[in-house]
Amino acid sequence: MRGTRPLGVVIKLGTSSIVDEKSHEPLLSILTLIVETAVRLRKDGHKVIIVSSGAIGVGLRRMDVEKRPKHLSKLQALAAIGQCRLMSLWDSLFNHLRQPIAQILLTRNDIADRSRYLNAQRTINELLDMGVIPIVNENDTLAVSEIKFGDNDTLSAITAAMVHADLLFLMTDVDCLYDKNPRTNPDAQPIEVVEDIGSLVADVSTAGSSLGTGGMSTKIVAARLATSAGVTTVITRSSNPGNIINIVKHIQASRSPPSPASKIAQPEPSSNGQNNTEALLQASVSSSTPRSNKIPLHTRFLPSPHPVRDRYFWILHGLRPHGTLYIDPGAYKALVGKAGLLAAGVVDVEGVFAQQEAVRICVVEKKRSTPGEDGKLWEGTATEVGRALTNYASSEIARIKGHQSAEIPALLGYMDSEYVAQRESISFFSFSGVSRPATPVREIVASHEPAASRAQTPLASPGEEKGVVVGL
Ligand SMILES: Nc1ncnc2c1ncn2[C@@H]1O[C@H](COP(=O)(O)OP(=O)(O)O)[C@@H](O)[C@H]1O
Ligand SMILES: N[C@@H](CCC(=O)OP(=O)(O)O)C(=O)O
Repeated sequence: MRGTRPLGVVIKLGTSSIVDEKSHEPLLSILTLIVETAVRLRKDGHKVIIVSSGAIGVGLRRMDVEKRPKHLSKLQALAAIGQCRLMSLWDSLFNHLRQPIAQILLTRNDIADRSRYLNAQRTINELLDMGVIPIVNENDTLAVSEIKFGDNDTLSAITAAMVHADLLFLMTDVDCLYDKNPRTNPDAQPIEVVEDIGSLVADVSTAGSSLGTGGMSTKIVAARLATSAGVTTVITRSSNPGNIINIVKHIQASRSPPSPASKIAQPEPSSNGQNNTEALLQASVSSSTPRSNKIPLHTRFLPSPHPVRDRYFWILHGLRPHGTLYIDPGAYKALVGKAGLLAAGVVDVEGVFAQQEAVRICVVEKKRSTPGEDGKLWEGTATEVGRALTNYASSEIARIKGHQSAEIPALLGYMDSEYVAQRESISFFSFSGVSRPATPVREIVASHEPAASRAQTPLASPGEEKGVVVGL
């Protein structure tokens, strides 16, 4: 690998790659090959993180439970039983090759708290610097639906973004993403390179294996998150992990000349909207370079040329929005031009939130001069363009919206800030310095929120609302 720089590589293994779908016995050959591949990558100088599902699957086998239960407490108990066996399996396999590993268990709450997010980032980077392979899973035993990632595809994308990885491998039981589910459609066509997820056409609506949580849809959500942070994302088959080495080499070969030091472990602050020259280079190479026979079938999602990283990524994907601010097109233009959000540009507010909680920012098509029959001050489509942390609570914004900042003291009796949100507390999903064509708000909300895309996953029987976890 002379002339190529080391890469940060995150490898995510779904339950379908860790235990047999029917017997729940561990797939030892796959796990061993993954171990060999990860150690080989380490020897080539790359930094490797594994995101491993399988705690529940291993727990099912340990307790001789045939079917995945539906109730939260049972699933959490099985995860607790399975997680330690899963780690002991990984540890014994890696130990044969003298490779130290570490366990990292995360919940969404850990990510939502800024200092805990930074601590997790620092710990993982420290482990990588020590030559350790961190093995990440969701802390299923503690996570209830409000604080769940819900699926490890999303968790792996957030982990990859957190450490500025170069590559995320979503290893699964099919070769790649197809235009429809290959399990049920023998004529499904592979999709090899995705330059723009926004224009991707593929049917991912059907569920996958009986143990996996999200099928392909959560992998698409994960690819969207990771590529937006500048991480090339690959979907490939886990039963031949040697593919990872070939794909890494292929991607490195497309990346000559070597670029500056590995992005992994960069401290903040970073930017929202910097150019990703590697992405531009890769895009031009990938569309003109056909996959050689040696390169196994896989789907490669190219990274955004304008990656959103660090605090800006965290505002977008680390926090759950508690409400929505509707702003007029003039205010959006000002925000793109780097101004903060003034109350004058806010036409409506929805939801109940406190200061410094995350909200959606939606741009309305047209502001009305007087409220319509629906009581709204706007008409037409509203487009979600980003998220923000606000300086005022929802009840305060409802009183000051549409007013000049100078009027705030009279309206509220105090003024904490002239801005509803500071510019550094606002992050856009895709920011290239110019406004982009509108997409209806419902579409965008659905594609940015993994929970919406899991609607088809058979997780709970009707009538079992209480005590049923979504996506565990
Ligand atoms: N368009 C598609 N292309 C490929 N696979 C698809 C597609 N739509 C649905 N799938 C299903 O997604 C499954 C992989 O998801 P899942 O079972 O959740 O895996 P994992 O446990 O690896 O996360 C495949 O086995 C396949 O049946
Ligand atoms: N955290 C859970 C797995 C959740 C999950 O996303 O599973 P999968 O869809 O198989 O990657 C476990 O360890 O069993």
